[in-house]
Amino acid sequence: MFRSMIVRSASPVKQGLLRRGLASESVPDRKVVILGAAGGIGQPLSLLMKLNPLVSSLSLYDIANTPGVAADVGHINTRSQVSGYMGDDNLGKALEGADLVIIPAGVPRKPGMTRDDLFNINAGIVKNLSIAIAKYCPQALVNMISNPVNSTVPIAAEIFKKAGTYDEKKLFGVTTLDVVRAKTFYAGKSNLNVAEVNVPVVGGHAGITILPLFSQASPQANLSDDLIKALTKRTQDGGTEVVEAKAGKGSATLSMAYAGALFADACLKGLNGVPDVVECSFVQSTITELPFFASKVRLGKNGVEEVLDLGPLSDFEKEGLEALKAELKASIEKGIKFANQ
Ligand SMILES: NC(=O)C1=CN([C@@H]2O[C@H](COP(=O)(O)OP(=O)(O)OC[C@H]3O[C@@H](n4cnc5c(N)ncnc54)[C@H](O)[C@@H]3O)[C@@H](O)[C@H]2O)C=CC1
Ligand SMILES: O=C([O-])CC(=O)C(=O)O
Repeated sequence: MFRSMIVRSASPVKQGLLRRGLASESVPDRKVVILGAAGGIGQPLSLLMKLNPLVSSLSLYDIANTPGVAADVGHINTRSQVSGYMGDDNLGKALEGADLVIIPAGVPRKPGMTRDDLFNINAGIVKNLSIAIAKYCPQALVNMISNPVNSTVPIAAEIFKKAGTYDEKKLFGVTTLDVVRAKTFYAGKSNLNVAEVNVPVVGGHAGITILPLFSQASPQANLSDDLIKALTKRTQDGGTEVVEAKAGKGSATLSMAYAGALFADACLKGLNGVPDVVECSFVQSTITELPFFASKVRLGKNGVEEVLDLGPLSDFEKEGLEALKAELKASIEKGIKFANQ
């Protein structure tokens, strides 16, 4: 009775979806777009987003191979309707009506490269995709995965400013993989259940700009200073560890897809009004003198609801914070300069 009343009050399209169990009256419809959906991250991320019941429409875009990925993922019997788009001419259709756009489009590192070595190719890709986002879905939250994140986020911000669509609450650099790694490595050394471990990671997303705050880890395992130093270094070099293990076949894809799906889910929960959703992310910030900084962020109906303070740091973390600022500042400025030239 209750369900049939709900079905009659919905739009005709939604009525059909409700009858087929593909929509829910209590969970809002949300369109998620993945740009770079056929890549090493894009494919497992598409799978994970297809499994997320908060997504009603999953739009997959790439410059190549999207039809196969969309057909494959589209056969999974979960809520979202899947569409695949390929090539520049279809980018607008892919983006229209988006609530959340996730960007893993771009080239990955090979051994011996830094993330900044990707700048020359990925800056242009991110710039063009940002121009399209400003045009077709200026209200959407944007989750930037493409490296170097320390520069690609400022590039997107500048492009949105030029288009008059910039809302600092809606642009996020995805640093969740640093948090995922810090939790895994910390739990591994402390005999804790990894599912219960929390470790904030602040700063940026490259080398020493990645600063895990093990002094704020919960539960506290009271590890030695030497072990904390080693865990910090391993977290900072986590991406390089995977690049070297893959020996020329790219960088982290599976763990990144997992991390990207976690962060996207947190953004969707925030949009849907779930209270107290807090994740670390690289966002416009005033908690240091740098214009962008990764820290804990409270997510809400408009994106960033609050950028949380760093909290108390150990002396080792204070040193790490001072040491990262010059590199992070230079990467931010490089992105801003590129977008405005
Ligand atoms: N934020 C983070 O923590 C992490 C970031 N990354 C970064 O993510 C990016 C992607 O990595 P992978 O998926 O391994 O690379 P990949 O090369 O396997 O896939 C990239 C995909 O992007 C597509 N693409 C290229 N130009 C495009 C455009 N203009 N529009 C749409 N799609 C386009 C390609 O066709 C390809 O399918 C890299 O920049 C990598 O460094 C990787 C791991 C972690
Ligand atoms: O290391 C890379 O190039 C990819 C990346 O950002 C990560 O795995 O954290």
